[in-house]
Amino acid sequence: KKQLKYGAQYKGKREDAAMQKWRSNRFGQFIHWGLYAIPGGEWKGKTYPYAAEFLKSSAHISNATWDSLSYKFNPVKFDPKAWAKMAKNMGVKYMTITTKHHEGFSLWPSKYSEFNVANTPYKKDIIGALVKAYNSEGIDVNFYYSVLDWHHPDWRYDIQSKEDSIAFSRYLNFAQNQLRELAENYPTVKGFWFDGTWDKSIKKNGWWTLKIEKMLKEIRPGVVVNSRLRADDFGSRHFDSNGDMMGDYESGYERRLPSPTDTQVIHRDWEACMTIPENQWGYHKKWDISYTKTPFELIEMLAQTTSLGGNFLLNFGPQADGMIRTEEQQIAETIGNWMKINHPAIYNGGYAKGWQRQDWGYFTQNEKDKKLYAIVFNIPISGILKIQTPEGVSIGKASLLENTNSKITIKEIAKRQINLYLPKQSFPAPFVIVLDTANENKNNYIDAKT
Ligand SMILES: COc1ccc([C@@H]2N[C@@H](C)[C@@H](O)[C@H]2O)cc1
Repeated sequence: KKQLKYGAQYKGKREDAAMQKWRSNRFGQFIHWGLYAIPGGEWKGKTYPYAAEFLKSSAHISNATWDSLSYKFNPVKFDPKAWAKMAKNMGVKYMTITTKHHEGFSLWPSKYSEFNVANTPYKKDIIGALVKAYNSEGIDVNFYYSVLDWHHPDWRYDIQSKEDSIAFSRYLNFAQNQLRELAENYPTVKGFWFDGTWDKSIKKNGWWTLKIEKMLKEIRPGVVVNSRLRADDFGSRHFDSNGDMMGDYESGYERRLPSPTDTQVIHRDWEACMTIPENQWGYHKKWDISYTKTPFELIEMLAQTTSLGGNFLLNFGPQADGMIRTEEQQIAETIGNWMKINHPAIYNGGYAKGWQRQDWGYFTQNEKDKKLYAIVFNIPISGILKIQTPEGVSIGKASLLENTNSKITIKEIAKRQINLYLPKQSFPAPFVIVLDTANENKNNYIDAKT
C-alpha cells in the first residue's frame, strides 16, 4: 500500500441521504448543448461523421473562427419548461447538463470568462433556467464541466517548461473559480460530472483534483463527484495507485456497459453514460449518419445497468434553435410509456444478490418495497422462464407488474430450480414480473453422490 496524499478519501459506498438519493434515481438525462450545435457536424458544405462536438478539431477550425460562433448563438425556441416536461415524462429522476464543454464556452454568465452566453445574441442564463425548470419538475440537476478547454490560452496538454507550469496554474485557478461560481450560484446542484481530465497536465496535478472535490463538498455538502475528476499522487485516474476508487462513483462506462455477469461493479456506485446515435453527444444535422439505438435497446441498457447497481445517463443533443429533435422526442416518449408501468423495477432498484442472471432478462431488487423484479426481454420458445433461486429462498407468488391479478404458475423442478410459466399472450414490449420471495424451509431434494 502506497502512502498517498491525493488518493481515495474513503472506502466503500457513501451511505448518506444525498448519495442514497443519487443512487435511487437510477435513470438520468444527459444534455450536450453548446456552440457545436450550430454547425451540427457540417462545415463549409462538408459533413463530418465524427462526434459533432468535436467538429472544431475534425474540421481543423481555428479558435478565432470557432469562437465567432458565439455571435450566432441565439436559441430563440429554447423552452426549458418544455425540456423539463419531456424529461419528466420520459421518467428520468436527474439531469446532467454541459455547463462548459471542451470548446470552453460557458452556458452561464461566468464572471471569469467573457466566452459565455451573456455575450451572445441570446444573453440569458441557460444553466439557471434549466436548473429552475428541472427542479420544479422534481428532477435533480448535476453539472458536467470539461477541465480540458480548447479556448482558454492557459490550458496545457502537458507541462514541459516553466512557462507551461505558470500558465497552467493560472488555468487551474480559472477552472476553480468557475466551479466555485457554479456551486455557489446554483445551490440546488446535486453533482459535478467532470470530463476532459485524461491529459498529462492533469495527471501531473492530482493535488488540484482533490482540492476541487473538497471545495465543492465544502460549498455544497452532499454533492456527488465522479471518479473521472480525480488523479492521485502518481497520476493514477479513477482508481488510485492502491486500487481504491476516487470520487463518489465510477464513471468509466461511456458508450459501453459492464457485461451482465460482471458482478464486481456491484461493490461500488457507478454510472454508464450513453449516446443514442453511435457516437454523437452534440447535435448532428444527420441523425442517421450512424446507427441510432431503438427504445427497446435503450430500455434494456437501463435494465442491465440497474441490475448491476448502476445509474444510466441517456444523452440528448438539442438543436441550435433550442428545440429537441423529433427523433429524440419520440424515443423519450416511448421510454416514458414503458417507465410509467415498469418504474418499480428501476427506481430504488439494484443488484438482486444471489439471483443468477438468466438469458431471458434481468433481476432487480427494490430496496424500498423489498420486492424482486424480473425484467424480461427474451421469451424462450418454451414459454418457461428458468430461475435459479438463492440458498434457502423460494418464490411464493409471481404476477405481471402491469396486471397483478394475472397469476403466473410457478413450479419447483429441482433443488433451487424454478420454472415460471408465462401466460399464453403476446408480449409486444419488454415486461416485468413481480416475484414475492419467501424463506424456504423444506428441502426435499438430495444431492447426488459422485
Ligand atoms: C475519444 O475521445 C473522447 C474525448 C471526449 C469525449 C467526451 N466525453 C463524453 C461524455 C462527451 O462529452 C464527449 O464529447 C468523448 C471521446
